[in-house]
Amino acid sequence: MTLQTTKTHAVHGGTLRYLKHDSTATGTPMTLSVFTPAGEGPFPVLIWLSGLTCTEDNFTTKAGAYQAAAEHGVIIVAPDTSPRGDGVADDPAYDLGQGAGFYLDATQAPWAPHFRMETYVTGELIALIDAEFATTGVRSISGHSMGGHGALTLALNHPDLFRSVSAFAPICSPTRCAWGEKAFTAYLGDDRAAWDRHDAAKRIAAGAAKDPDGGGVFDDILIDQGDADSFLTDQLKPELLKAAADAAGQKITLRMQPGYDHSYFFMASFIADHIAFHAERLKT
Ligand SMILES: N[C@@H](CCC(=O)N[C@@H](CS)C(=O)NCC(=O)O)C(=O)O
Repeated sequence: MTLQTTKTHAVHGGTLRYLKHDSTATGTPMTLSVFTPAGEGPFPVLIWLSGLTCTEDNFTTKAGAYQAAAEHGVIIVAPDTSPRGDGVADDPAYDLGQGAGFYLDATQAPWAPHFRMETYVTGELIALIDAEFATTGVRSISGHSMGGHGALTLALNHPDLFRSVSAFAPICSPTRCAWGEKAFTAYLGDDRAAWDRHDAAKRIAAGAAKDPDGGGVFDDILIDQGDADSFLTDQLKPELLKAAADAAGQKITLRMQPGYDHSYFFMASFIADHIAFHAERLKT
């Protein structure tokens, strides 16, 4: 599981590395980028999960995240969105298969052998980053669209691993939109009972955001959503997440951003707010 550096760039006084390694979770090579601020550290970590069709490169080159990460002293880790390769199952559509891992462990053929992104991110990736970089051992998670769904569901299902969670234009209830229904049918099968664990709105409705003492596991969840996003009404449905959170007593700051679409121009406009949100919680 040793990391191999394929490219290195200086950026905002820190270092950006593109890396690859042989993953035991997916049984394939996996690629990622890691930004480390200037200095010895140790630094807390923000994991970023990207959306449909993305590799680690989209966020790395388009989000403009590293000035704020350097200022706050935060490592940013951006993994690829799925296993890839000739021996890995795929589908010609952009919303299934390679580039569309949905951050879950598939149980169905032909996906189950390699599509194990929940185990990859929550187990192997975190262990690898803590072993190979000067981290404080605390981390937060954020992401966009399918990656926003990933950030929310991984945080809700593994609250001990993450200090805080935020998302841009997340797929808030994949069991109730076409992207999610298609992917979950393929990866998890027809039994919808197995789907709910991977639906952020349903997890919050079921009490996943509450700790055993009745308080919130997360003091707040920051969501930015552009109101000119072409996927807003049919796929993203933030109103379902907000309604579930309000009913469950989980604070969510849902910011509807006027005029913004689904692109990385939207992320670039608000990523500094998200890094500040996480940095405040990562340093306490
Ligand atoms: N290709 C799809 C949309 C895919 C898409 O918008 N992907 C988003 C995440 S859901 C993205 O980040 N794309 C890569 C990029 O903008 O760099 C379509 O045309 O409907």
